[in-house]
Amino acid sequence: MVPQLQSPKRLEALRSPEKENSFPGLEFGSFQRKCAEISASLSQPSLGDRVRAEAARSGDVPLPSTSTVLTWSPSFVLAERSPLQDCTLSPEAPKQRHSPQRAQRAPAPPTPAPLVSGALGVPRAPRWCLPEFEDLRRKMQTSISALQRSNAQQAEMQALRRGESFKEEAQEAKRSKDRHHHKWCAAQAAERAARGAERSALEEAAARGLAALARELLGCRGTEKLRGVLLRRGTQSYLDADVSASQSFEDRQPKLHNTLQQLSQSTERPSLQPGLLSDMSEMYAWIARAISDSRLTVAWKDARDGPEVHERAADERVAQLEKKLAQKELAVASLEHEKRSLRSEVRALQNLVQELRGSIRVFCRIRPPREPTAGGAGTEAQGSRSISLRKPAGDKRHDFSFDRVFSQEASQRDLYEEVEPLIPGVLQGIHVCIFAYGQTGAGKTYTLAGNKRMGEPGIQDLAIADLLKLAAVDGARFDVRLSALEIYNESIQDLLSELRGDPNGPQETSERLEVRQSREDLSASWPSPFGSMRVPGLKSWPVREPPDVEQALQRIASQRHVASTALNERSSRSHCVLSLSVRPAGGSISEEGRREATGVLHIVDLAGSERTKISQAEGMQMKEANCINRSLSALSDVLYALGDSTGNAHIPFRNSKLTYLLQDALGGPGCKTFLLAQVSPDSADVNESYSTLTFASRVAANVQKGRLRPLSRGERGSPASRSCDASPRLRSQDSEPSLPSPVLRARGVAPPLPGLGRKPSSCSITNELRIRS
Ligand SMILES: Nc1ncnc2c1ncn2[C@@H]1O[C@H](COP(=O)(O)OP(=O)(O)OP(=O)(O)O)[C@@H](O)[C@H]1O
Repeated sequence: MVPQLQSPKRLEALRSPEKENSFPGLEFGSFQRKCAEISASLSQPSLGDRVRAEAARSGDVPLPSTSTVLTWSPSFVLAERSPLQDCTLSPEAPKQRHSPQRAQRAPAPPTPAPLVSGALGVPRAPRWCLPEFEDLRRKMQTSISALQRSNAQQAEMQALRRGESFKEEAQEAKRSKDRHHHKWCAAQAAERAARGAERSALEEAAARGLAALARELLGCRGTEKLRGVLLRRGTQSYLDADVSASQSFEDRQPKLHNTLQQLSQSTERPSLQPGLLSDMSEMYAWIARAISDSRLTVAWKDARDGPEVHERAADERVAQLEKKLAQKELAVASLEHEKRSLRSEVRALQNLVQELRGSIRVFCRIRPPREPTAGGAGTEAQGSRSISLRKPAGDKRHDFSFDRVFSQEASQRDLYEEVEPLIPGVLQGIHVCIFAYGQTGAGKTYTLAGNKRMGEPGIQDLAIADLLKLAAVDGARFDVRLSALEIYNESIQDLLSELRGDPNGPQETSERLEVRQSREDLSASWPSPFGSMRVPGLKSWPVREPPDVEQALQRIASQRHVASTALNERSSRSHCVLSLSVRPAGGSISEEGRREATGVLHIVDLAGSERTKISQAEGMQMKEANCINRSLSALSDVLYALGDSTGNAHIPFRNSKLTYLLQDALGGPGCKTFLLAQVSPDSADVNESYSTLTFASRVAANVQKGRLRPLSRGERGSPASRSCDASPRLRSQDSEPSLPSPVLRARGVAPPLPGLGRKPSSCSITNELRIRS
């Protein structure tokens, strides 16, 4: 029920304290007390019996037991049809009447009626009544009436209060609605303003665009109309507007096209120039017609093909390509890194192989025969490692073993394959020395220098080409220089010096040079290729490309002393030492004042040993032959002394210019020596071949395999690290074995044990090189 709204005056009257206290009988506490009095009266047994007797007399249904009556009594007093009024019971009462004991044991109290119930009616007159109750009943009726009134007033007051709060809520809701309405209105206004501004901007842009268009088209036939429209609509300012002159009509057109399209879709009312915009589409259509009629020639462009779109697409493409490029560069860098590490690993393994092979290796090569062999005498290859020599009938066969034997069919490339693995080591500072030894005419020059006329390259051509290639592959971080000298009749001459005299006539001999043993001159632009030995005045040519080398080799060939003998048409009459030095670019000197590692490749073409009787040498040639034989003999003395088992032998380096100059290269620390014994298969040369093979096999068999040891910093940069009287081998015994490379360490290759080299085992790895006793 919706409470009736009361006037504030009425509400106030209801709230007043006098009104609340104007019903003294209505106090709930006193009402309860009255009920307690009735209960007390009923609890008297005599009274209960009287009630029952009275009820029986009047013919009413007998009342329940006294205890039940007592339990029920407070409710009965207030019930609408109380037994005190008409003795009717609640629905549960008859059941209890038939089993009074059960009711006594567990009386089920009826649902109590509300103490203050709106359903309380005026009590009817009872058919029977005890006189003691009459007064009480009257009082109670008065109380109930007062209570009912009070109840009604309280209900009214509650309704009034509720109505009041409803009213406040309604007012608050109204206020809130008003607030929201204001906000909503403001938002609507702002949106309208934004749309209007957008529209104005579009109109402004369209007007400017059209004005610019008109300005460009002025002078064209029929554009007066357009201009007229613009002027009529008050857009003179647009005609005079500062429209960028750099913007061509073709650039502006797509923008204008878009603007007009947006304007046509806009639902806002035109604001800027009323009437102008309605003409815009007409004007635009007019322009389009003018163009389609070829009255105007304008290259219309679709907005999608606009320059911005192209530019954006191009930017995106560039960004994509740049990203791809960066990824590729990253991949290349990692591959480069991998390549470098693999290359260094390969080098380390190659070094290991060479170390295990020994620091001096002896090969033998048989040149093709000059004439068909007769009687089985002469030399013959027996497999790849041995050679046999048969002297004329009656003498026994001699067999010799070498690291490798090349038969007369072997090619230059076959020979080079044995040298090739050591070439990369030159870039790491290793000294490689290749000697060609043998009798005159046995093919030494042919093996080393090749045959230019036949287009046959020699070992030196192949090695130098490979070295230059490797130096370039490593990022051109190496400087390469070439020097060449000859030792002719125990005097040293520079083979790269300027030719003197008439080029077509007899040449003057170049200046004679001397060998010096001294401290390394760190101020010199290029270190000596001979280590502690230096040849002041010796020229060195920088070489980068094969043509540079070709030019240098031509000069060397033209300067070298050759003569025709009975055994060789072009017999070399001198020892030729060609040296190729390689060092890191810039030639830096380390912090310790030492020069960075310089690798050297020496190619030594020795003059051929000859028996003057057979070569029929006379005069100058006789003198040359004697000098050649003496220096070769000095070379064998040095090699034998180096292999002395006691290690105390005097090494006669000073006995010839050749050994004195090459003492660092002759199996010194960090050196790798190849001795190439050239022999002839001819029976006529059998004695010379025998002596060559004997010498070479003595070196090969008696010289213990040594380990390749890179020069330490001290040895590399130190001045005259050994005297000519001290054995470099003895010195290296005391030195610490070099640490293996990280790759070898990773592969579990242990460094050689100190002193291991002193064991006479041929397979031991050692720093020593000595002749077995
Ligand atoms: N393996 C070979 N194949 C073809 N021809 C060869 C071979 N070896 C040498 N010859 C030829 O033999 C001749 C002599 O060779 P070469 O000049 O190289 O001998 P050499 O040992 O240098 O002599 P010398 O000590 O007198 O200078 C040359 O004509 C050369 O072409």
